Amino acid sequence: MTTKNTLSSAPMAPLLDRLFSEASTATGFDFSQIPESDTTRMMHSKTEYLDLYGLLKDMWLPVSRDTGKLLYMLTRSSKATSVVEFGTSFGLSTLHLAAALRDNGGGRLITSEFEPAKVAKAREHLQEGGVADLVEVRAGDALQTLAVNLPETIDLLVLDGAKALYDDILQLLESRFRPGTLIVADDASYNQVYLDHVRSPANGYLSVAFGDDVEVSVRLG
Ligand SMILES: C[S@@+](CC[C@H](N)C(=O)[O-])C[C@H]1O[C@@H](n2cnc3c(N)ncnc32)[C@H](O)[C@@H]1O
Repeated sequence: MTTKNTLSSAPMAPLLDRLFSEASTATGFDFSQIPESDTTRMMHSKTEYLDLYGLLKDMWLPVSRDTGKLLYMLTRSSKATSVVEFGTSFGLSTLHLAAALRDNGGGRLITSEFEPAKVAKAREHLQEGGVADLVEVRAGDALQTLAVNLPETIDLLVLDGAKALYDDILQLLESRFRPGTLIVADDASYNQVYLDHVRSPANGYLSVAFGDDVEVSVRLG
């Protein structure tokens, strides 16, 4: 039997090794230059996220290697063909999702990023990974770019952009969820409103935290 595993084969596997290594040595804004209270405030603010991510524009901020594998596994096991992502950066999570779509037999991934240099790099990496045909990288603020031209149904949503907007992005997309839609939110602990929403069965979700950085939720009905 031939097993399709785009993630573990060339060109994807060596590309991911190289990119995770580059990400770990990338330098960017030194947060010790500003008081910790400013960083905390910006992480929780619904208006200062442009300033925060402007400071972080050279940082890759990728999901962990394990979270990347989890994204691949969830996309495969749910046989997702319609995936949306908030927060592309240099495209590391996107590459995992697209690899899974390829192995699912195809599909469509819409991902969103407002830093133009990151959009260009992510597109380059998707090309290099041989999955660019499956991915639409939408340039601009996700509050606008994910408000239009979306598929009827979303099988899987990844939240990894400005933490303070997780509840807004969820609200924007919620009507397109079906029973079984998965939502994976990285570092969701910065947004208690989001966590309260997905952890309340009355809102139609079952949700659980994995490790200290990932919240996985499923739409029940
Ligand atoms: C944590 S990084 C994403 C990392 C990426 N998922 C990966 O694994 O490589 C968050 C990214 O979201 C982008 N971002 C934050 N808020 C955004 C918004 N409102 N619209 C579009 N992009 C946003 C930032 O510029 C940043 O590159």
